[in-house]
Amino acid sequence: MEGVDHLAHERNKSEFDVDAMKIVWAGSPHAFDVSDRISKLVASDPGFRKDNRSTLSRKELFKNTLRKAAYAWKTIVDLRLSEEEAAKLRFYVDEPAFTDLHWGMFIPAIKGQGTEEQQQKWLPLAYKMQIIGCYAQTELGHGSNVQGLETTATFDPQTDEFIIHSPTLTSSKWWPGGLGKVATHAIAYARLIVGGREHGVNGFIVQLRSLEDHSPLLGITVGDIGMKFGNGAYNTMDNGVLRFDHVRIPRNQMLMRVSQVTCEGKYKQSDVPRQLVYGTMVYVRQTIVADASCALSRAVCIATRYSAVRRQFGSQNGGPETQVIDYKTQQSRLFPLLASAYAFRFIGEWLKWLYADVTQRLQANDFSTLPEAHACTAGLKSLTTTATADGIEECRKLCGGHGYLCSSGLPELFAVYVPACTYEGDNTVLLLQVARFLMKTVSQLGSSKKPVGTIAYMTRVEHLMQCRCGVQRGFAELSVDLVEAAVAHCQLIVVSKFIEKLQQEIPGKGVKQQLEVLCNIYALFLLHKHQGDFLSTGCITPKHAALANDELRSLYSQVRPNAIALVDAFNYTDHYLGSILGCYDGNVYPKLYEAAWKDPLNESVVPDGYHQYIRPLLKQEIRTARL
Ligand SMILES: CCCCCCCCCCC/C=C/C(=O)SCCNC(=O)CCNC(=O)[C@H](O)C(C)(C)COP(=O)(O)OP(=O)(O)OC[C@H]1O[C@@H](n2cnc3c(N)ncnc32)[C@H](O)[C@@H]1OP(=O)(O)O
Ligand SMILES: Cc1cc2nc3c(=O)[nH]c(=O)nc-3n(C[C@H](O)[C@H](O)[C@H](O)COP(=O)(O)OP(=O)(O)OC[C@H]3O[C@@H](n4cnc5c(N)ncnc54)[C@H](O)[C@@H]3O)c2cc1C
Repeated sequence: MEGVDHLAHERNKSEFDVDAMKIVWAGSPHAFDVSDRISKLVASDPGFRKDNRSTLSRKELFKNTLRKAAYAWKTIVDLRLSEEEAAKLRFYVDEPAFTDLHWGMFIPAIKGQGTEEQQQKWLPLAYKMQIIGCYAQTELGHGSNVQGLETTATFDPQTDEFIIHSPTLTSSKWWPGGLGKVATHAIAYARLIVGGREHGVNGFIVQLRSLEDHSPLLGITVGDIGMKFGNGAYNTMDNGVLRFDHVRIPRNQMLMRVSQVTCEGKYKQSDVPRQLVYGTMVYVRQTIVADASCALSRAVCIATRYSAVRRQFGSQNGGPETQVIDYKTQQSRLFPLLASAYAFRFIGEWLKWLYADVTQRLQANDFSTLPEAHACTAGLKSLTTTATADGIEECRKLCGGHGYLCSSGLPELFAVYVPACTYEGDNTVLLLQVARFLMKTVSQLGSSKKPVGTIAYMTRVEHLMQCRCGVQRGFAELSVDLVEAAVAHCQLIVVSKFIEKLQQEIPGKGVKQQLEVLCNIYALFLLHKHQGDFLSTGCITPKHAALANDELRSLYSQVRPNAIALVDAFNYTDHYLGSILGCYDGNVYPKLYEAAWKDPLNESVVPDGYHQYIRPLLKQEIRTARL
């Protein structure tokens, strides 16, 4: 029945202060207030409805996204929302759109790689959305290998301009979000050529479309790259293709914080690492880690609530069947994902601090922690997105057949989320960067340069370097093992930061105790999953492995009465969850049944096509002798 909380009995079992946990999850009382207020604003405004997406064609879907983006901007302006509130509103609108790249990459690129003068010119236009930008780095032929990009930017000292050109088909820009139909400007990454000499890949601000009629400018060929995975999903985004035919831009539109070209045609490299050109990618990778905790927590919320509602088998003397959340196998699949959602939340908080710290150091020309920041953002982006994509799929399976319905919210969440394992750096390529960082650290052991921060533990492997054991084979030959070592390194960081979080003051009855249980589940689940490595390296004995397994089962029993409260703490509205299986009141079956009849296919009891195809089939005269 509507209005009845079918999960009240579960909520009454909670052993901790859920409101206090909501503050922990949000990060602070202020963050909770903003999040709570904006999520309810979006949920209550019919202009942001999203339950009709699966019935729209690509063009209708895209136009609807443009409408929503414009409506969101009008809401932001009319309500005079702060930057923080505006970001939260775009988050709860929950639809990939060109605005993600405008705010999430185009603006950060200008802030991170532009000079003060360039920031003063371009940022006010971007903040007022008088220009709409995208981040055009990837090409048809190259994405991972940035140094392999083919687009050229040739300096013409006669006119004090750069000539941006796509020399080959494979140099066509391909994938940039917002590029296909909306962006008026791009940060285009191209090989800088000055006086016939190449100076690596740099960023250039290029106008793509007229600000009068939105038509592509001379020399610009631009369009959408076509349908992507899933039906709705990421097809709300116009990932684009772009070719330059000798497009001329003023010299001052090369982002010049890292490298400069003077009007005389002199190339100058600032005394900053060339890799600062990659700074935007580092920034987005750390936001992607925070996004992972959001996506995984959404899936876990749906699967946990539905696991408490769903009953299957186990009826005694005509009594109710067993809640599937009480099966140990369901708990062993679900609760490690619940623990991971919290673990990723806290590692995301730490990574945001690390990124802010390295940014502050860079402003003081202190580059000492840049390698660690690169390794951490790359590795943790890889680890959390892989675990989250796999976790969303596991949550779908935890919901049985109904998990496969669009109305469960899980297929769409999976389809929108999985490219996170690829964009902003293919996850394997990024782990190889971590492996390179670890090997460089090992090679420096024994020198005066002592490992600190997240690699401080590596002093303990120093003896390996001294005995020079093992055959020195190439990095490439050992890359599979090195990638595994990189994952282990990142997992150690996640566990360490979860433990550090627990050493902080955490208010609220029973809140810290619940987080300790989740931290132990996260760590012991890893130990159980990789016990082969721990046993073969002598880190643990078989007895330890058995104890860990026993403790895991005990920890699952401790989580069980608190599971619904732990997902309530995410404070997601039913609108944001977009899931009948995950609705707050647990009133699943009536909602599933009602939703079915809203499908366009049920607009008529006799399907369109019956008379053309089915009736002739049924009424066929000729039947085979066997029938
Ligand atoms: C409202 C906010 C909403 C935000 C929402 C955003 C939503 C996102 C939606 C999705 C958008 C997607 C966008 C994209 O995908 S943009 C394109 C992303 N592309 C990539 O990530 C490319 C990956 N490839 C690379 O990064 C580089 O090619 C790679 C690092 C793999 C190799 O680079 P390179 O060949 O130049 O370098 P080397 O490997 O030779 O290393 C040389 C040294 O440089 C160090 N290094 C490398 N990268 C960095 C870095 N980023 N920062 C610092 N240092 C770096 C590397 O460690 C080497 O150092 P050593 O010589 O000391 O070993
Ligand atoms: C939804 C989506 C949105 C995107 N948005 C943008 C955007 O806004 N702007 C933008 O510029 N780009 C964007 N991209 C492009 C994205 O950044 C690239 O696709 C990504 O960096 C991966 O590069 P790639 O496609 O070249 O993969 P590849 O490198 O071709 O990967 C193919 C395979 O090769 C392997 N591989 C590659 N190199 C190595 C190596 N050295 N050693 C071992 N294995 C290797 C990879 O692990 C992978 O298994 C987007 C992509 C997607 C899917």
